[in-house]
Amino acid sequence: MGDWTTDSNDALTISLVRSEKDKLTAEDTNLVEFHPTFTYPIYGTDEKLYGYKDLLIDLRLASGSLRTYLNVSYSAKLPPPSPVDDAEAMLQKFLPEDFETDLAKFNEYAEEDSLNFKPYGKKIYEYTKRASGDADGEERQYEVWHAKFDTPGFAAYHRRMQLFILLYIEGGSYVDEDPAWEFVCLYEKRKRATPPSDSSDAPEPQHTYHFMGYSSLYPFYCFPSRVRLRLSQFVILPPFQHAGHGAALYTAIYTYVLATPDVAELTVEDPAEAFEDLRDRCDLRMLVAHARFAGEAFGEGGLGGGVGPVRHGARAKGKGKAKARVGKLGPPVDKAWAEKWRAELKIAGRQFSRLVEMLQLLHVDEADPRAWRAYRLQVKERLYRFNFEVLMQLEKVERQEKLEETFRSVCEDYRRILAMAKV
Ligand SMILES: CC(=O)SCCNC(=O)CCNC(=O)[C@H](O)C(C)(C)COP(=O)(O)OP(=O)(O)OC[C@H]1O[C@@H](n2cnc3c(N)ncnc32)[C@H](O)[C@@H]1OP(=O)(O)O
Repeated sequence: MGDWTTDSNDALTISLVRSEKDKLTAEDTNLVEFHPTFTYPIYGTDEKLYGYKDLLIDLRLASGSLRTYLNVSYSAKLPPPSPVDDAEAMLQKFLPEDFETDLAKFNEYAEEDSLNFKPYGKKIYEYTKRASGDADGEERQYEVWHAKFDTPGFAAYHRRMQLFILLYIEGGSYVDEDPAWEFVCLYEKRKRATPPSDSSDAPEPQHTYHFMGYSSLYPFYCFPSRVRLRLSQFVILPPFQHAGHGAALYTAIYTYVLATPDVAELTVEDPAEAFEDLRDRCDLRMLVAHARFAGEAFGEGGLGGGVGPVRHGARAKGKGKAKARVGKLGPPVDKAWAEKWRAELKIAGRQFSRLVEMLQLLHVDEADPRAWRAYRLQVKERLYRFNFEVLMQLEKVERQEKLEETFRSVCEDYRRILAMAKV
C-alpha cells in the first residue's frame, strides 16, 4: 500500500516561469521551482494522495501575470474499483477559472506576459538590493504596488495569487471579494535583458515585473472618523525568502499607513511567529532610527545606553546608563508621552507597549534595584490587565507566581528579539 501513497507537499511542484529573453546572467534560470509548505486545505489533513506511482502535480505560473498551468502525471495509477484520489480535480477547485492545461499555449502566454505584464494599481514604494551571487554586482530594483478589487483587472489577478495563502499560511483561507480589501504586491522590476525591438508599432516595455509576494489588509472603522487597517495575510514566496524582502514589504505597508491621513493605525490579525518577529524587528529599528522619538525617549544623550554611534559617543563623554534614563522612556514610561507617540506613529496599543518595554530592557540597569523594580512593575501591570480573566481564576499566591513566571519569559523573549534586531 505504501508504494501507492504520495506526500502531496512533495508531489506538488510550483514553478514561476519567465521569458528566455529575460535572463540576466547565464546562470539565471527562467524556471524557479519550489514546493508548498501546506496542502491540507486541498488534499486533506494527512497531506497524502493515494493511488499513484511517481505522481507529479506540475503547477506553473507566469512570473508576472501569474497565468496558471496545471498538469498531473504519474507512471502508474491503481485501476478501479480502488479508491484513487483525484489529485487534479481536488486542486482545480482552488485555481482561477482561466487556468491552462495545454503546455505549448501556456508557454506562449508566459513568454508574452513575462515581457509585457505591468502591475495593477499604484506604485507606493520602491527599493534596491544587491543580489548575492549577482556576477556583475548590479543592484536589483523592487517595487510595491497597491490595488483593490475595483482596480481594473485586479480581481482576476487576485484569483491567481490567492493560492499562495493556502500553500504557505497555516490556517489561511480565501477572502471574499469585498471591495474594501486593500492589497500590496511586491515585484522585482528587471531591466529587459534583450532590448525591445524598435520595429513594432507598439513600443515594447523596457522593464519586466516578477511577482514575489503580497499582503492583504482590511480597513475597520476607527472612532471618530478614520480607519484601523488590519494586516490579514502576508506572504513572500520561498525563492525570495530570507533576503530582507519581507521586511521591505512590511516597511512599504507601514510607510503607506503613515502617509495616509484616513488610517489611524496598523494592526495585525493573528500573526504567525515568523511574522511577529519580522514586525518587531522592523518596528524596533524604526523607533531607534527616529531622531525625534529617540531624543525624547532617551533624554539629552539621544540613544544614551543603546547601541550605534550615538551611544558610543555618549559613553565616550561619560554619559552612562544612569544619565540615559532622564528621558521619557523611564522606567516607568511617561504614559501620556507614550500615547502621544503611539498615536503619531500609528502603532497598535499592545504592540507599542511591547516595543517600549523592549527598548527599556535594552537600557535598564538590572543591578539598580529601583530601576529594575519600576520596570518589573510596569511590565507586570500590563500583563495583569492583558491576562486578567485567566489570572482571576487563581489564588493570590498562585497568581503572583504565574505573573512572575510570565514576566521572566517575556523578558527572555525580548532579549531574543533585541539580539535579532541588532538595535
Ligand atoms: C499576518 C500573517 O499573515 S502571518 C503569516 C505570515 N506568513 C507566513 O508565514 C507565510 C510563509 N512565510 C513567509 O512568507 C516569509 O517567510 C515571512 C513573511 C514570514 C518572512 O519573509 P522574509 O522575506 O523571509 O523576511 P526577511 O528576509 O525580511 O526576514 C526573515 C529572515 O531572513 C533574515 N534575513 C534578512 N535579510 C537577509 C539577508 N540579506 N541574508 C540572509 N538572511 C537575511 C532575517 O534576519 C530573518 O531571520 P529569521 O529567519 O531568523 O527570522
